[in-house]
Amino acid sequence: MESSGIPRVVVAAALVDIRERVLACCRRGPSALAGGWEFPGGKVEPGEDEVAALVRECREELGVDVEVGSVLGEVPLPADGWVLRVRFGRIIAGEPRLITHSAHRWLARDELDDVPWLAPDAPLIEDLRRYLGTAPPDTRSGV
Ligand SMILES: Nc1nc2c([nH]c(=O)n2[C@H]2C[C@H](O)[C@@H](COP(=O)(O)OP(=O)(O)OP(=O)(O)O)O2)c(=O)[nH]1
Repeated sequence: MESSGIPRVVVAAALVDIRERVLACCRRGPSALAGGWEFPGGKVEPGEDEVAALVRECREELGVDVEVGSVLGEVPLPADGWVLRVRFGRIIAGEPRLITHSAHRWLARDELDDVPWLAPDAPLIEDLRRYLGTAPPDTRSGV
C-alpha cells in the first residue's frame, strides 16, 4: 500500500456487445505482460474521475466511444497498493482498432477460457461467466 493507504486504481472495461460477447485484448508489452489478454483500460490519473479515465483509455487504446456501467468486480494487482476495477460497458461509436494491442477477440461465454488472461483477472472471468447470458445488457450495464 502506498503511504496514503489509498489504493491506486487501474480501471478497465468489460465491453459487451449485442451478441453477449466480451472484448478481450492482447497486450504488446511490457515483455512480462506481452501475449497476456486483458480488458482495455489503464491507470486512473491523480484527480481523474474513474469513469472519465475509462472513457479516455478506450479512446486511446481502441479508438471507440464507450458508455460505462456498473462494476463487475475488483481484484488486487501484484504492484503494492494497486487494484484493478472492471466495469461493464458498451461501445456507442466506432469499431475497435489495433492501436495499443496486438489482437482483439470478441469472446462468448463458452469462449472465455480460449485466451490466456493476465493472472489477476482470473476471478473476474469467473464473475463474467456468471453474468454473460443471464441478464439483459441494459440491466447489467446500468446505463
Ligand atoms: N487494462 C488492464 N490492465 C490490467 C488487467 N489485468 C491486469 O493485471 N492489468 C495490469 C497490467 C498493468 O500492470 C496494469 C495496467 O497498466 P497499464 O500500463 O496498462 O496502464 P496505462 O494504460 O495507464 O499505461 P501507462 O500510461 O502507465 O503506460 O494493470 C486488465 O484486465 N486490464
